[in-house]
Amino acid sequence: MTTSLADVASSDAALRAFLHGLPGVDRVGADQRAAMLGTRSIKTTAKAQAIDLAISMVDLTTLEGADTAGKVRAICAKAVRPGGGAPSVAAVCVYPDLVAVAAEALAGTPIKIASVATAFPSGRSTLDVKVAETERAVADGAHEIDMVIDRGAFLSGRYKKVYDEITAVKAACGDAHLKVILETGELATYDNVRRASWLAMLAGADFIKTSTGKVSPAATPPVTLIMLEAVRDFRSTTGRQVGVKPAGGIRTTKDAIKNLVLVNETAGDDWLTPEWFRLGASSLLNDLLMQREKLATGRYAGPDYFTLD
Ligand SMILES: O=C[C@H](O)COP(=O)(O)O
Repeated sequence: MTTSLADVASSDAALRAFLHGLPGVDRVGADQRAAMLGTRSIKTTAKAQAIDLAISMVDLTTLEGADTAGKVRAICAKAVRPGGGAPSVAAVCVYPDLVAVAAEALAGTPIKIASVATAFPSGRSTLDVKVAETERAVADGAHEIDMVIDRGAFLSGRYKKVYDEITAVKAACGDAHLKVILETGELATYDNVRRASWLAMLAGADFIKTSTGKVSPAATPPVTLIMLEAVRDFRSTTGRQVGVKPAGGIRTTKDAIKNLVLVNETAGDDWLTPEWFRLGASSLLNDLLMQREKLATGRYAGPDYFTLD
């Protein structure tokens, strides 16, 4: 059954009534369930498949003030051919001024270009600047925009402002997909993570993303679990599927596989594809490649064998 939620966004009061009417998150239960799922072991054959699936879901990210065109070209080359016959990654994720470099480097490949916009990572700018930054990144070749929400507005209950910013940036995206970063490390409670997930989805997010990678804690398993529950419940309420992107602090193959188990056990296998689940990470890919090599040959090739992330 699908339901229209159009009126929910008419005012702060209507949004507040809806978001605060969502069931509360049982904090202890969420922590325990995420920890329990994190201990699941998988067979060696399934592990090889899981590593390749995880590689295909990586948004290979560089978001440093010291980024250069050369570094972006290098990660684009690695995104297309990570090495050892591994599949290509889903996307590269860069600052807006480097989108054109990535677009040139990835022309003719299926790899998506994602760009952080809207005054990443703080989100502290005016809406017209955020919209202009989004439009420019899309014009330069971004297929996906990773925007941050206004956490100050969210935490002070100005939900309509957050909603309106998301809808304005979504409109500025045109055909590009919009990932909405909640920056869960600043949201204080799991209830707020659930509310922000619903708010972003109501406003038109194609994906909800945990974190910028600049705030700790970032993509913790319980937070990812709560967001996966939110997309599952949002689809059963509205009929629309929204993707999930944990990002920030995901560095090891173990972390990646824990995430895949969370997806499978929470949202289900409809989400177990790069179309609906991404892993935002700057340094995960090398570990996935090293573990892949180990499974195939019985030994580690060593980090020097792979180019640096
Ligand atoms: O969006 C992705 C994050 O910025 C990456 O964070 P990370 O450097 O901790 O992997």
